[in-house]
Amino acid sequence: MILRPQPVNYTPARDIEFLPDIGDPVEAADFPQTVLRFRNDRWAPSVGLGALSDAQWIEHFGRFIPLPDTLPRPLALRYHGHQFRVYNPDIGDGRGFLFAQMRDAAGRLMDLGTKGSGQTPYSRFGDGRLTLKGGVREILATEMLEALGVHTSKTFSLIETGEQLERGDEPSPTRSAVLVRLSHSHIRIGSFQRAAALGDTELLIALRDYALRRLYGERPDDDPSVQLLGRVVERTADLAAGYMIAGFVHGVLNSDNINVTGESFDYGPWRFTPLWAPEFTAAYFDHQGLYAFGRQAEAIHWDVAQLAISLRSLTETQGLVDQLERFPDLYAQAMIRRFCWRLGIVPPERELASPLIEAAVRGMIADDIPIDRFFFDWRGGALREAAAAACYDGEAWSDFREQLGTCRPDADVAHAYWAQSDPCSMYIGEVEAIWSAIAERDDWEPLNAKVAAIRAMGEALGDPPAPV
Ligand SMILES: Nc1ncnc2c1ncn2[C@@H]1O[C@H](COP(=O)(O)OP(=O)(O)OP(=O)(O)O)[C@@H](O)[C@H]1O
Repeated sequence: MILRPQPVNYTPARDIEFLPDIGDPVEAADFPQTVLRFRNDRWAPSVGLGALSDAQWIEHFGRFIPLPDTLPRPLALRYHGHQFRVYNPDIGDGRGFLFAQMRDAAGRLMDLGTKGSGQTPYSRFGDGRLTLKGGVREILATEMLEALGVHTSKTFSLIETGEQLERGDEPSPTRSAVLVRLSHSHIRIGSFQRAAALGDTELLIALRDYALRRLYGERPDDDPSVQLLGRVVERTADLAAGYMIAGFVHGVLNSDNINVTGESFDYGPWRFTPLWAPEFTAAYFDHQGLYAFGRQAEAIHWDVAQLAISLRSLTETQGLVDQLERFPDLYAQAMIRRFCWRLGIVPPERELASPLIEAAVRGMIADDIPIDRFFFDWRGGALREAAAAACYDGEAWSDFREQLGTCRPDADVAHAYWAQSDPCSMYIGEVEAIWSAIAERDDWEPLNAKVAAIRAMGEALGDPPAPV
């Protein structure tokens, strides 16, 4: 897993063509305008695209002129999926497509996929477009999650496209944009569900082997379906823990939004919860709280079970069940690893780590301490600001202090970020303020300043722990 961008020469690929029946060739919309709003110069060199001029960038990521030697035409990918636990066979890339594939420094296959690039055979009643606000929100979510050590797709490009869109959840008409994301594959659990629902064994096997060989870089063993499920269980358990320790609520953990590489993507109604509130829900339409903060591991595990069900025709059920049953324990391990990483301590033995986390959570809940504040104040395993001590004098905190006393620090707190008075956070009020500056004054400075502040926090935190 690559956690920091490393420059490479441009190495195009088109491995997706090995998958039969995976997508439909489509055309991008012809937009009335293309104004470059964001280019990810941190990640562009990692796929050999850092040297593009802005004009070339717009040709490729606003006009979709193919990149040399990669896919000759965009492909709208086919998939099904459970949405809020209801099976939907009518989805697929309805406002996006796979645009290009290339290799990164580790030789991994990387995809450039779009959002808001026009209608496709899967648009149903949709206009195939993305709002500019939706694009700005996706920049903020991906930058923040990356800095907090979550394995996420990167927002590669955002180009404003000059159309007026009507949306029920934004004051309309609202501005339009096309986004390009850099991601380690776009194969979703829903891609497997579609193959299984169609009874297409050839496609199912091709998908499984593509995922193992080209995404995980592994040779299929004597039970490749179990092998793949095991990898997905490992990566998604880490993903679920990553969301919790970041205080992130994805909002729409449908099975078509779970990448088989375990890389987080699709940032719609997401929010960061200020407090450790298990019932905190991001999507206004999630009336039952199915994807609430504290239910995300359960939701992702359920989605992975749908992958197991999709693979059932290829192997014995018991091997798949055995892999699924590993999820809770892997999740618990990942919670420890990630909690200690963000706190800046060496993970202690599990018997010590679990009560430490429980005490911290009890304390945060009892005293309404924001998650970001807690990690910021205790970075390195000791309270860094004497002034903050009063916030941490409840009963849970005495347990926490006692357990923490046995832990070893593992953090460099020399970075200027740690001298700030407040942590970098991403709560809804600030997200709306950043958008208002753009909507009301076309002022992009608050967005750019926030991205810089987030990246500084990422630098200060350093590399996150790798999954198992
Ligand atoms: N404006 C739209 N026009 C056409 N299809 C849409 C539109 N908005 C959503 N869809 C489709 O509805 C389904 C669910 O949407 P969802 O918001 O989960 O995906 P998305 O954000 O469009 O894409 P991705 O999952 O790649 O991030 C997908 O098939 C998506 O393509």
